[in-house]
Amino acid sequence: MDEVESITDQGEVEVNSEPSSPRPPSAETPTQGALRSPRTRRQRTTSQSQSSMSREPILRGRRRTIYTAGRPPWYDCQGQLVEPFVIGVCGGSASGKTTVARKIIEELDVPWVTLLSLDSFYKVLTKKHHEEAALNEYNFDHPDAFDFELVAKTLVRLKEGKKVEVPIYNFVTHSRETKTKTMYGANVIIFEGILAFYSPDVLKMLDMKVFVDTDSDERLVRRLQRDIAERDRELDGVLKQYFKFVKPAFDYYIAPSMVHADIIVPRGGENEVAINLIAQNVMTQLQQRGFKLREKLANTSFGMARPSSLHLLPSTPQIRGLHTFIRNKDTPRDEFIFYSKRLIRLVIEHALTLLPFKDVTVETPQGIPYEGKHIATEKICGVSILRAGETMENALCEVLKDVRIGKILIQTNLDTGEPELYYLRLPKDIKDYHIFLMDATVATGAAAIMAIRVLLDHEVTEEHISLCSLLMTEQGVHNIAYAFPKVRIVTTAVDPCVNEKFYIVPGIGNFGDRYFGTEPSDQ
Ligand SMILES: Nc1ncnc2c1ncn2[C@@H]1O[C@H](COP(=O)(O)OP(=O)(O)O)[C@@H](O)[C@H]1O
Ligand SMILES: Nc1ccn([C@@H]2O[C@H](COP(=O)(O)O)[C@@H](O)[C@H]2O)c(=O)n1
Repeated sequence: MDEVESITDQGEVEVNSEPSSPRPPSAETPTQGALRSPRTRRQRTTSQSQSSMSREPILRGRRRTIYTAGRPPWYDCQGQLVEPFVIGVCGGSASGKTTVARKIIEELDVPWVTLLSLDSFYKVLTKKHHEEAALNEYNFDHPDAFDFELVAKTLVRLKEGKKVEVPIYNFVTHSRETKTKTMYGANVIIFEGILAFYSPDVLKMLDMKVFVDTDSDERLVRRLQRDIAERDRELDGVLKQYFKFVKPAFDYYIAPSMVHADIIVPRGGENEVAINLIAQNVMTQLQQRGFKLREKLANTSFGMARPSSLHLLPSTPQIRGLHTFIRNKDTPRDEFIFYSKRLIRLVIEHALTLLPFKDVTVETPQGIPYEGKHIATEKICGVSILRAGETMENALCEVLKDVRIGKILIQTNLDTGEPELYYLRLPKDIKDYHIFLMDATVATGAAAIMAIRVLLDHEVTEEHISLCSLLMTEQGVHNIAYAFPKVRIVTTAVDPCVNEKFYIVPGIGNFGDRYFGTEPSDQ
């Protein structure tokens, strides 16, 4: 059973364990970039049939597109992580922390923001605590009620851009759900909770600390309304809990933690001036980090020898012959597919020769030993960068019996020009595999770098990645080798450059459109 991940509009990734069939589609089955975003390249029309990867995220209607479905780059040109900006939001229960956090996100209007709540880290209660009498005596407002160690670990991983499984807390049953929520680091992380400033380990990870200071009567009224409406509580119980635990904890732990705040927001979510100021400050910080990745990649001039990690197939008449067919704009589609498949097979076979082999001896039918070789690992996984990379899956499956196949959908946002990650399907134990990362063409290297970064974030070893492509550019090769020097790059040709639209020159045209016979896109 594979792990199935689909990036949602919440800037988070939901994981479910649907069985998936990593079956490579035929050339006649176009892969649909079916996940909607405002304006992205590589998207196909609804008339095309859906491939196994297409699961639509829900795009909730909002005033503006606050969260997009795609994750923009979270690393720089060197492939190194740009740390997310972490905002801590602290305040009494029902002070409006979540409301303030959501309004900051709305005001920021940047594409990838994660909201993490301290509530998710309530400790799991023992059976004894679950009995009604004990529950009434349980202090949910004391620091001991939270697993701060897990909070700190989670934030460390999010800051490293790694994925985390965050518990989902149920206030009705006072327990954790069995399902978890998968999250990634994002550009901005907002961490909110009544004791958000309590743990020194957590405190030092917060780049900006906001305290929501709402009048205590108002907090009590809101808490009453919320707990009765949403948390299945009764008036009497809420009041008892408030005076016994909530109020004392506020006075003893929460109010004093205001000293750590950089900004105090009186009245909570209705304080638009304060929210505006916070958003402006965060935007300045984000801009200083710079996000124009593809443009930077397209304009790099290396002027040096090709990297040793590049494994370029010799430019034999056979290879040039195949290129002649697929580069010719007048080649009919069936021939384009036929010659592409031959070229794909060659690049895959070549990439296989670069894997470690071990010595084996077999006996021939004549009873004579033969000193042979076997690939040293059985754990090989093909990962195709959709859509064009999917055309290479068949060849890999033909040469490696039972190979696993994963998929990554990356699309270009037409507004920002940046690659965005839309969809992942990777085996759960991907970190143990040698990866054949497949994309038919590589121009600036932006999509390939994003896909490699995803694999590394899933703890795949850099040396275990082979990027297989039919055609690359000099920039693409250098950009990838510069960012990830241990990744093997295997290709059949390297073209000199990209044009102002980031298309390969002289190139093949849009490989996916030509292969799948879809309407020419603007790529
Ligand atoms: N400015 C406000 N005016 C009225 N109700 C509010 C306001 N801010 C929040 N609420 C309501 O109060 C309750 C608690 O707000 P929430 O933002 O979830 O607080 P917290 O995260 O601090 O517990 C929610 O039901 C919310 O709808
Ligand atoms: N099982 C639980 C767990 C927590 N609480 C109360 O929730 C409050 C924190 O959540 P906010 O959204 O209000 O910040 C806290 O004051 C706990 O008393 C609960 O009632 N039951």
